[in-house]
Amino acid sequence: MKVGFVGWRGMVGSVLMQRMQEEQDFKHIPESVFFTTSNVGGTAPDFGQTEKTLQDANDIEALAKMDIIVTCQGGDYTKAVFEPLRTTGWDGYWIDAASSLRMKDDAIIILDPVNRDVIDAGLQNGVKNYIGGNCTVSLMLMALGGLFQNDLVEWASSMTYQAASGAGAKNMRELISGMGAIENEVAAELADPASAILEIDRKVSDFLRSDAYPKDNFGVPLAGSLIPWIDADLGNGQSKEEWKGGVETNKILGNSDNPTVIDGLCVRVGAMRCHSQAITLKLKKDLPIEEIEALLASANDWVKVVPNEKQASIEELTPAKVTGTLSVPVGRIRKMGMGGEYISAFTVGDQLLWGAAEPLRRMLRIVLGNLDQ
Ligand SMILES: NC(=O)C1=CN([C@@H]2O[C@H](COP(=O)(O)OP(=O)(O)OC[C@H]3O[C@@H](n4cnc5c(N)ncnc54)[C@H](OP(=O)(O)O)[C@@H]3O)[C@@H](O)[C@H]2O)C=CC1
Ligand SMILES: N[C@@H](CC(=O)OP(=O)(O)O)C(=O)O
Repeated sequence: MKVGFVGWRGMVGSVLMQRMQEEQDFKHIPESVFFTTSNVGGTAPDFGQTEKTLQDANDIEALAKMDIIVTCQGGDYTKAVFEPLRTTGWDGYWIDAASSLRMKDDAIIILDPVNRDVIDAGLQNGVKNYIGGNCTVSLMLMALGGLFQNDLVEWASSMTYQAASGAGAKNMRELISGMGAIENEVAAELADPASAILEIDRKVSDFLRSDAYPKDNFGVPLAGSLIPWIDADLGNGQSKEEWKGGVETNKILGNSDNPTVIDGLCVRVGAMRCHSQAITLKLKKDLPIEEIEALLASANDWVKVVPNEKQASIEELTPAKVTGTLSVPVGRIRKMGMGGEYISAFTVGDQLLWGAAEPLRRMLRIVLGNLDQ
């Protein structure tokens, strides 16, 4: 059994490797092979495997020797390699972080704590393509699985606060550069407690609008501002990120024939790697809040219901608290003024863990047949 890894040194790939080491996944892999698009023949990372040299990620013959390929290399790579590889008759498992294949009929979107039944049915039916979901979608379902999996949601609207990491490593750097540059601009005034706040604000505002603000990657300021559009413009007023919210959620849940309406606005904010979402749900029943909380809390091992109180919310329901962890807190749960079936919720999750690497890691273990983590 050979498992090929492509994209292992990128941001998502590095988080995947880190998690695989923590969970000792490499012990369950008879033979790992590492691929590269930029350093063929270079030294592979050492996870105890026999093949120590990096293989060519664009060499279809080399890829075809794998039983399983796990890729975090990105959508362009998938588009370039997947079809030629399948055309050779390659029948291995393809586990991918990129969005390119998600909505294909012969692919399953993987989030096993939520759709293990869909995954198991796929495995039984010979499906070979298993694709990680959009980070915002996966994180919403990890948080609200208890309602979605029990078919209690009539519709949902998610307003997101998405981190810089979703746009890539360079964008994370740019966010910090923006923060530093703003501070730098008014450092003298900040050091003087007697300086006028409106003068500080004016200088910061002028800087945000100036060419000196670092914005090569986002194109507009993020630190000190926000960006109310993520991913492509679909031309109908909706962003592609917003479209994914509906179609991917329903596909993950196996509901594509009878979809639940899920829509909202996706917004980039100055968080590093945690996406947050404020969600309005219309439930099919007017359930007591305690029952809703109990359903949410029991849905999986990572969701954590935070009491709808000020101190618990500001301490537990933030990117600062959640970053780097697998915990998916959900709170601010209350009945809204519109009526008993209308519920609010707020959730936060690390978009590189449950939003990207963790579903892939777990799918690999499922395919290897020994998931116990
Ligand atoms: N970022 C995110 O939040 C999410 C991303 N994804 C998917 O995962 C894909 C990969 O994303 P991401 O990990 O952010 O991409 P990265 O840009 O971090 O990595 C992609 C590849 O770039 C190459 N690379 C070039 N320079 C460097 C460098 N200095 N350090 C590390 N790698 C480098 C590596 O390939 P090589 O070793 O061959 O040179 C690497 O595998 C995305 O395209 C997307 O499809 C999915 C969910 C969330
Ligand atoms: N678009 C997401 C990140 C991402 O990679 O999404 P997808 O895997 O659906 O392309 C964000 O910017 O936060």
